[in-house]
Amino acid sequence: MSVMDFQIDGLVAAPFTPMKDNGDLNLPLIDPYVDYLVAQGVLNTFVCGSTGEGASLSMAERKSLAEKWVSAGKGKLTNVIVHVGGCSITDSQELARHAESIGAQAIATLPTCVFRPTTGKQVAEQLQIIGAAAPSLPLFFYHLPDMSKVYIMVEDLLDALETVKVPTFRGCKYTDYNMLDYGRCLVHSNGKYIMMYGRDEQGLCALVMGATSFVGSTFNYAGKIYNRMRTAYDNGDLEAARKEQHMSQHFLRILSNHATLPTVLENPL
Ligand SMILES: CC(=O)N[C@@H]([C@@H](O)[C@H](O)[C@H](O)CO)[C@@H](O)CC(=O)C(=O)O
Repeated sequence: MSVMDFQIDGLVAAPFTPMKDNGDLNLPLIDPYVDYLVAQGVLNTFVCGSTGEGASLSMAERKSLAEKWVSAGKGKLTNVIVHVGGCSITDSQELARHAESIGAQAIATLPTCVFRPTTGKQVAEQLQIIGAAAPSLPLFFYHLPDMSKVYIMVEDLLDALETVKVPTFRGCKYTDYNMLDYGRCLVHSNGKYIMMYGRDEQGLCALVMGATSFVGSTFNYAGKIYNRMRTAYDNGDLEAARKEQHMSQHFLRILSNHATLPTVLENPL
């Protein structure tokens, strides 16, 4: 299958990383975790992202986690996307190679942190190097300016990709509130790229603009709400869709009154 054949539709959970009290990974919990997601109609995962605290894990832990999600998801999940980003491009290449070797369906990367790219072209150059390490895997750019502090317009990245060639580039995971840039990306890519939307509390806005896939932390336990929202929207029942989005906003508001992310997002589990 060519990279451009990769498709994804619907919800992608950004799973928490189960740990024991001493901080070791608790991998066996991932088996029931997969079933819990599937029961909510969530058939895709985005592993080692920000919710999964990938950036705080060692290389060995990230690899074990990716392996476990791929094996536990076999025959149950449609796609396991492995996030490989961090501070070191060399480490990202290694994680990309590893993801490819274990049979993950796709990879994604944040821009490097600490020493950050500042332009779309620089991000494209990083993607080129990381993507080349896993030539058979679709690659997504993880846009999370609140945490990465890389405040590019993703449309500038799409522009840059016309000259900086990244053959495996398949799209973005867009976790920001900037619907102008998000909308521009949809128009710019004209269906060529997949623009997974990542702010659960305004997924309906993205849906209206044309999003078809969504990555979120709250899909871990509230997948049914978002699936109902999507169905209502697809059926033309905007009022019902709005009701579901308002419900998700309501509980996020309650959660955010109590602690910081991702701790608070994990608590409902
Ligand atoms: C920073 C963060 O946690 N963003 C979440 C959202 O689901 C977010 O928690 C939610 O929209 C509440 O703000 C996802 O986009 C994160 C995600 O996909 C990931 O963990 O990689």
